[in-house]
Amino acid sequence: MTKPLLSIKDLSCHFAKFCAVDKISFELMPGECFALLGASGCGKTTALRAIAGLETPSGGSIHHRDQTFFDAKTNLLANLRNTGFIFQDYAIFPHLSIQENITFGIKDKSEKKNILERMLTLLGLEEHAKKMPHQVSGGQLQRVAIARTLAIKPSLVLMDEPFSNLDATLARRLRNEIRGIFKAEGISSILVTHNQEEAFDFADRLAVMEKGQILQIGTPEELYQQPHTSQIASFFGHCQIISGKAQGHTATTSIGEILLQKNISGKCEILLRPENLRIDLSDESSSIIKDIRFLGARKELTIQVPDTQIFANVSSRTQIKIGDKVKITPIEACPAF
Ligand SMILES: Nc1ncnc2c1ncn2[C@@H]1O[C@H](COP(=O)(O)OP(=O)(O)OP(=O)(O)O)[C@@H](O)[C@H]1O
Repeated sequence: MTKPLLSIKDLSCHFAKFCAVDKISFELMPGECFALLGASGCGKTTALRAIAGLETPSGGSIHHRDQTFFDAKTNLLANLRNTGFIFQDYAIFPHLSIQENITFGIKDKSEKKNILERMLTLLGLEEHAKKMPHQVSGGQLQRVAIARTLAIKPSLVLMDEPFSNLDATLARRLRNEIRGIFKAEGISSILVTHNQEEAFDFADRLAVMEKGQILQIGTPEELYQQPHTSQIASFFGHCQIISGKAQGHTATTSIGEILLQKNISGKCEILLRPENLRIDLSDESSSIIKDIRFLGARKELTIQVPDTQIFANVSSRTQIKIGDKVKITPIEACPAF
């Protein structure tokens, strides 16, 4: 079995009495792209800084392969952790040229020329090598920051909101390029972000954080399809909840019987994702179309059901009009809490 590259166990960080990171645990596999996702202030940057050695944890442990980064007895210096860090503000030295920035951390001077050439090619920076930082764009500066990080051959790269200063199209392109490079080079990475789409796009697995704690870890698909709580569901896509009474794998609700992912009993909340709903015209139903938005490939319907309003998607070819009565049937079993 492959051993994890990084093992984090019960990691905590305090600022005086305030607990910013509260006993988080996760493992990172070699070559894995991982993300810490959560709202501002949930502790993701502090966790990342603790892994890098820039913040001293108050408890727990961090192991990197057979090396201890941190535990009750050890606190390895940041520069001995073979870890690259990419910040939101690039942290480029303004007085050094692009190529000097890229080669800054390379210890073996005989390797400098080869690594520089490789990095310039890998990140498409060949024509900018001799320029100064103020002579290139924000996207190019971020590439320089990435090249400088990769030049020291880290086994792990930590990134704190590295794309948030770039426009959406450039951010997506750079994100995909970086992911491609990490995968090709076998580099493990942790991306800190508050942007769900970014986390889904980049990460093989991600951890959802709130108030210093990890609420759930999983692949993007697992977190979207099988969130453990309605709070986690609300991080991802459209989250609409109806109440029901469950018995086993079925719940009775205002729109009829609904199949549930898990076996529960009693009062429950059921998550209905718009794309998981089949909509059929039905005169006997008490669910009524209130609004229709044409969005090209699909139409988004607003449906009034007895206890709330629900959004559902249908193909834009579906013939349907405001006031129609419809039956709503989940296509697959629904998460319930
Ligand atoms: N040096 C510090 N001293 C005191 N409190 C701090 C310090 N650094 C962070 N905090 C607090 O710890 C909590 C977590 O901060 P952190 O920066 O890790 O959150 P975050 O999830 O990365 O947020 P953001 O996305 O806004 O950067 C916040 O409440 C913050 O105010």
